[in-house]
Amino acid sequence: MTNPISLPVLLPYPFKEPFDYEIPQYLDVKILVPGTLVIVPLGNRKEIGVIWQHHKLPKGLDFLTSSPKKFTKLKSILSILPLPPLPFVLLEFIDWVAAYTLSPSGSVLAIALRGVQTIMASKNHPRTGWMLSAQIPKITRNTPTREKVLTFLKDKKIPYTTQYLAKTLEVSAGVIQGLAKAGVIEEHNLPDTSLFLKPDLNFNVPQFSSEQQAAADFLCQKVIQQHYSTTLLQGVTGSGKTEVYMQAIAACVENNKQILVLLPEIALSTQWVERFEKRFGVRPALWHSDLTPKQRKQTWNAIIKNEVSVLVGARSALFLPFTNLGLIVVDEEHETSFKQEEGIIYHARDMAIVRARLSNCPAILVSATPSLETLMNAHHHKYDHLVLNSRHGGALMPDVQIVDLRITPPQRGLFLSPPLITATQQRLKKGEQVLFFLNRRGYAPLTLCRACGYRLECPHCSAWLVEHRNTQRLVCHHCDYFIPIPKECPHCNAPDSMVPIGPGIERITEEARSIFPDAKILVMSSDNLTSPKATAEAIRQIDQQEVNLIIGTQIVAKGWHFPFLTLVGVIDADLGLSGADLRASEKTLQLLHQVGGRAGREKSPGTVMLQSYLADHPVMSSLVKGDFDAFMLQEAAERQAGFWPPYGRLAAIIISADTNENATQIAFELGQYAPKQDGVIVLGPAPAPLALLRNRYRQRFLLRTQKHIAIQPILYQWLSCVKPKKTIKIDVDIDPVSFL
Ligand SMILES: Nc1ncnc2c1ncn2[C@@H]1O[C@H](COP(=O)(O)OP(=O)(O)OP(=O)(O)O)[C@@H](O)[C@H]1O
Ligand SMILES: [Zn+2]
Repeated sequence: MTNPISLPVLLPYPFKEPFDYEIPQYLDVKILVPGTLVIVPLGNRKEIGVIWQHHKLPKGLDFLTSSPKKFTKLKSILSILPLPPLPFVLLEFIDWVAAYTLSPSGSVLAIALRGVQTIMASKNHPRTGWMLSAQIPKITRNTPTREKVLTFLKDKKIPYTTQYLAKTLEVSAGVIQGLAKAGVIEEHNLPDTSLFLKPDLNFNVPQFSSEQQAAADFLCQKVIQQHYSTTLLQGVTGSGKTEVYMQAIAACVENNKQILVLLPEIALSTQWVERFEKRFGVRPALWHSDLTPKQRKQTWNAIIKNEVSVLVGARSALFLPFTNLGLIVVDEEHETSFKQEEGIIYHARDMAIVRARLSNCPAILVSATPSLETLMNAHHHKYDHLVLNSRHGGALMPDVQIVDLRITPPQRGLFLSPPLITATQQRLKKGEQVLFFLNRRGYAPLTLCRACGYRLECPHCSAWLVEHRNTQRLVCHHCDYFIPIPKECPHCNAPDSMVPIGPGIERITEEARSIFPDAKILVMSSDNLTSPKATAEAIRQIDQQEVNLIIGTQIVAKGWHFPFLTLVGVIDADLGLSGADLRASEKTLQLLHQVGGRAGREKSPGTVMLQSYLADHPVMSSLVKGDFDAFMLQEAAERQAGFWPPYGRLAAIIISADTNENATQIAFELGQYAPKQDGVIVLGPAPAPLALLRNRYRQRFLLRTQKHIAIQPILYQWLSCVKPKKTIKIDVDIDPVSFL
């Protein structure tokens, strides 16, 4: 067989297919295996690319038949990057994600190369040091300073840098250069000192309850078998799910395999890293958008060289070049923030399972309130299902009560009901902590004119402006447009007529300050916790009881463990139940269950008070009874009838354009070509609920198919019927979570 003269190279830009590049004579074709990182010319730039090889994708995703683009005049590969090739499963995964999300493979590759690009940006020479030469030539001129260096290096087994020698021996760099020139000492690469230490598996092993032990054993068995499987680890809040899956991590480290743990938000990583350190004595590697370029580079490098055993990260960590993956854990799997909504629109939880399958390793999905999709997969035995029914150390589940606001409303214009105020006072008096939860930032979600009814709206989005009293602004939460709070109505000029309607957490904080003047209040929202460091500081204040009344948005609902917190007051439990979202009930139940789960996790029992005008709503009764699964089964039955997920497939098409005419025009055109076949339903086009977003006019379609029908080929066919102008964007959202 003759060697090929060219190879396909995929570039990290929105290209669907690789380009063909010539192999120059000076490169050995044998080392140019698929995955090799190369430098190639593109136009008059030099770019990093990857020697590509397409994989056969499963039925339904194999609709793209691709052949590498040929340049009329073949350009040549310039050089090879001095890094191991990307592992084969990563290439396969990239093609898979591209086909599933109908995105160009090149754009998906770009996510995977985020660590390499920084490697390129910073010139990285291996660090070197000096050792005595194997054969020391006789030197003509010896000096006391030269002697000092030689004596020091005698018998040394590792190299020492010029800087180190100069400083400790108080000699000039010139002395060392002179010795090197004379051949007495030799330059050697410094050994790689990995930043990532191996976990100490026996550092601090917890005593498991029998329920925990059984779950841990099951997971360890899965890890040892090293086949693909997915296990749902479901357990009430505070049941020790994290401790249990850490045991599976330990088994995997023992097997010398790599472990990826996905968290829904980087804010959670601080507490997670601490727990990991407590259990294993070292810190895991981290991957999220707040890493410095240097950290990013070091981590990426260490992953591909198999020097990292445990990495915890956000969504994009799925695309890291693990060469030896043995376990993927998705913690808080129900969280909608696992869905990436911009760029490549993908669900990290679902793609984690794909990655596990391709790597032939187990996956663990962890939650107290699993998503309906996951729960149904467990019920139908597609996933293994482990359940932890009791809290660790005999702690009780919190007592959940409804405060019916029709019966005990707050005072006019205020938001805290008398029962919640009384309960709060009692807890604070006992030295315990209280949490008020309201999932709304700012002071008030709407400002209107008392005189003419005019409402202040964002000029660039279909959204009201939200008052932020701390910064004296009215802000759009979609595009960050803001104006100072006006003194008079911009519409009718009535003076002092603008009134805030409804509460945000700033308003609740103001009310709490006046009702509980002695409380030490901490506010937790993305407005004041702007970095993982700020979050860590807030958590410290709670842990050390420097505060006793915490007021927060959804950021406080996550997997925190606050030992002294005994009362959770949900200011508006009905928020989230309105709206046309398919999952409105499911999401509300999960959120309130999670936030309630922060109460009473140690010795003192906890109480959750839900302020609601909908006391009879099934979500409220499920929370009171604590029968999450029963509610979800009921919800499943309702979805089954209409072929809604998980009983059918769903995809959204989102059109956005510079003008309303352009948006409606292309929507109309697409509507003409809408697929017509049995088991496929197209809803729309219709203006999106957010019909205007950042000055873009938006229209939506929703495509629903029965489960056995692959949705991607239909979409691919359909979308190729139109050729939109440059100013029009068409996004595809497979398995949409947001319907805005
Ligand atoms: N066997 C054990 N030995 C010692 N401590 C334990 C054990 N199991 C759980 N814990 C402790 O109990 C607390 C709750 O456990 P953990 O956070 O793992 O629960 P969880 O199920 O992950 O909770 P959530 O779903 O609310 O996040 C933690 O402080 C944990 O360290
Ligand atoms: Zn806006």
